Amino acid sequence: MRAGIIYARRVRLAGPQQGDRVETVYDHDRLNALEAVSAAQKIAFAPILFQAVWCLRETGLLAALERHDRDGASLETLVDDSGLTPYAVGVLLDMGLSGGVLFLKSARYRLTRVGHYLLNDPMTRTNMDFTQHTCYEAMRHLLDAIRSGKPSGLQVFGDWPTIYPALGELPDEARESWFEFDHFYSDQAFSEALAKIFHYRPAHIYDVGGNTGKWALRCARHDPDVRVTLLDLPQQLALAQDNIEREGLAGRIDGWPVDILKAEQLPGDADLWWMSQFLDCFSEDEIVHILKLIGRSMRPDARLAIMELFWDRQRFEAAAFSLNATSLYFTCLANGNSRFYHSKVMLKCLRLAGFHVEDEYDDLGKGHTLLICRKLADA
Ligand SMILES: C[S@@+](CC[C@H](N)C(=O)[O-])C[C@H]1O[C@@H](n2cnc3c(N)ncnc32)[C@H](O)[C@@H]1O
Repeated sequence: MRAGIIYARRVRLAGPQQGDRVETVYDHDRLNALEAVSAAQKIAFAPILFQAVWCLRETGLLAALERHDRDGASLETLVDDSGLTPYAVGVLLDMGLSGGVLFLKSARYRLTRVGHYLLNDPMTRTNMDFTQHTCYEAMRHLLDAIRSGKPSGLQVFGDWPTIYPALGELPDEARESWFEFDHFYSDQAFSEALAKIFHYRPAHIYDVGGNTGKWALRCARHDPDVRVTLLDLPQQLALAQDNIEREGLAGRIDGWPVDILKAEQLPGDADLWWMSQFLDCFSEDEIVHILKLIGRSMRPDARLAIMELFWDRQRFEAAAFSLNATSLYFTCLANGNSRFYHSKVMLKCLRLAGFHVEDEYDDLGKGHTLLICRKLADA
């Protein structure tokens, strides 16, 4: 198990304090005054920079710059390549320079490494698409969401209490970006989690919050004998059903429609309960409530497997940054009261609900943690 530190580095202490201490990027003020005032301007204009980079990507200017990577491209070349006016190309390129996306040498523009990632890195593209299509307009309502505890930003799409029953009905780009974002992170972790989960030889898995059935399908393909039951809202199960039938696995994967916050009892046949990126959809009190409900329903010998993203368990600062930003999507759009938690919060909820952690794995996929839990005998 790793201590919960982000991007830690060991600092050698000189003088009378001999030895090492561990420093993380979040435990001190990192910038001098000039760096700080510069960073503050990046924040003050962040939405404008974001939209400018979006335009650089969508107009094909980033791609054109990549094509001309060897010698760089002049303004005229980029005007010709993009079909935009010199004015339009000029304002975007200037913002690209100030945003560190491009550099200009001998009147020729080239992509910086940041520009290359913005254009080609699947994770960056997925995050940008999600920010633009799902979150951007809604985030204007964050202050209201923070004050009210309600997902005030969701009103830009319609009138729902939370985003979950609305997922199938969001506008195309918002819906596709949401699923792409969700699956991008969980898919990679699924591959590594599969071996760990099947080490326990489950015969029947409950996939709580099973969404489109991706994990259930992976399990059913992995083990020809395993059965999987999806527990999710009825609207989600309808989406999952199509995928399961298309794969011809309806004989071993079924669904149990439930609003887990309203249920008083859950089915109790599974020997393994699986929850991936599920508990982050709920507040701390709701998590304890859900865990107690599962504890009451599950067989005493069953295991509970929780796969989550914890911001304190990340190896890279960019990952912690992304998770803390995504928490505000939960605040403003998803339900107003949930988030990606610090791992100690989840461990506290598990203790309060009468579970202990039997095994723990960090760094699955892009930074998921898998907790294998058992019910305490006296719970
Ligand atoms: C973020 S998705 C997780 C998807 C999937 N497990 C994964 O790892 O990619 C959360 C899932 O929880 C479901 N969900 C949210 N609130 C729920 C509730 N009150 N009862 C049952 N399911 C719920 C949603 O419908 C959605 O499928």
